[in-house]
Amino acid sequence: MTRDLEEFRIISLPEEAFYIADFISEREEEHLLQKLNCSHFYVLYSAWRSVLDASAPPPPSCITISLWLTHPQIVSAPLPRWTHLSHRRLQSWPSALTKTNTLLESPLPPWLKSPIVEPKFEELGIFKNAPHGAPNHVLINEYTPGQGIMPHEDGAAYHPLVATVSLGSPIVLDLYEKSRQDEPNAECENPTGRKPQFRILQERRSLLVTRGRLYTDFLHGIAEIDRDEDLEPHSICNWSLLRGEDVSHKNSYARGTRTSLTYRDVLKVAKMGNTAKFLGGK
Ligand SMILES: O=C(O)CCC(=O)C(=O)O
Ligand SMILES: [Fe+2]
Repeated sequence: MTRDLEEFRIISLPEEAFYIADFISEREEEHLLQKLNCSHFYVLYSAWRSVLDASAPPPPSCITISLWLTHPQIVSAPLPRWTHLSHRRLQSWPSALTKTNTLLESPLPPWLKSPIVEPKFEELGIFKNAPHGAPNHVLINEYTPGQGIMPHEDGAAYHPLVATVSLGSPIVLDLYEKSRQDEPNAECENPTGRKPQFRILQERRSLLVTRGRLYTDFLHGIAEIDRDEDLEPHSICNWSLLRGEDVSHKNSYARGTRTSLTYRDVLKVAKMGNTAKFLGGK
């Protein structure tokens, strides 16, 4: 079945943003949260691929099991997958970009692809006009109450499109127009001293797609607070598209731990054979 992204457009925003409540099911959310905190087997799989070649099949489970028996420290070692930043934790899949904003070609792990990319993004044609026709990179952020991310732009490393799946708890994303950056504003609400121009409430299990001018001409950020307040139709621009459970009859909620999966298309991709060049070699 193909669905039309147009029905989910946030009409009060400049081009372009779309919001889909209940994009994934409760079971899918639970599975993703569990995978995020237990990725041992994918590390084995990646190691297997790089030792052999990129087209090698994943290791048969008997090899994984025998490795577990002979080298339990490798299989069950805690993985350095989360990078701890001062105001959030971060995972980069399949890896972080190089200093030249290049992605070393490697597939996304199956649990990040299915069912989000295949079939859900495909049905909506979300990445159909992106250079690689599909996301090739996912940044995963985790925020506990009181944590956030300073207003920023995602920059030229990516095609100007981000598709964000939210897990765990709702959170408000603030948008600021870059060209109005120097305007004085008496009502300072964040460290940059500006009040957001638009606020998008992202419920758990929802999808938010931002692209085009909204990507290039706006900064986005999440305030470092433990309650999101002033939740009303006039202040939340995707109000009519919300599922509403977290905000109905309330003007605020206490934040819980919220995780975002941000799917992107990195423009520069290095094939494995050229890896040395992109890592800084001649
Ligand atoms: O968590 C979010 O929704 C935003 C994350 C973000 O802006 C980023 O990773 O660049
Ligand atoms: Fe961002």
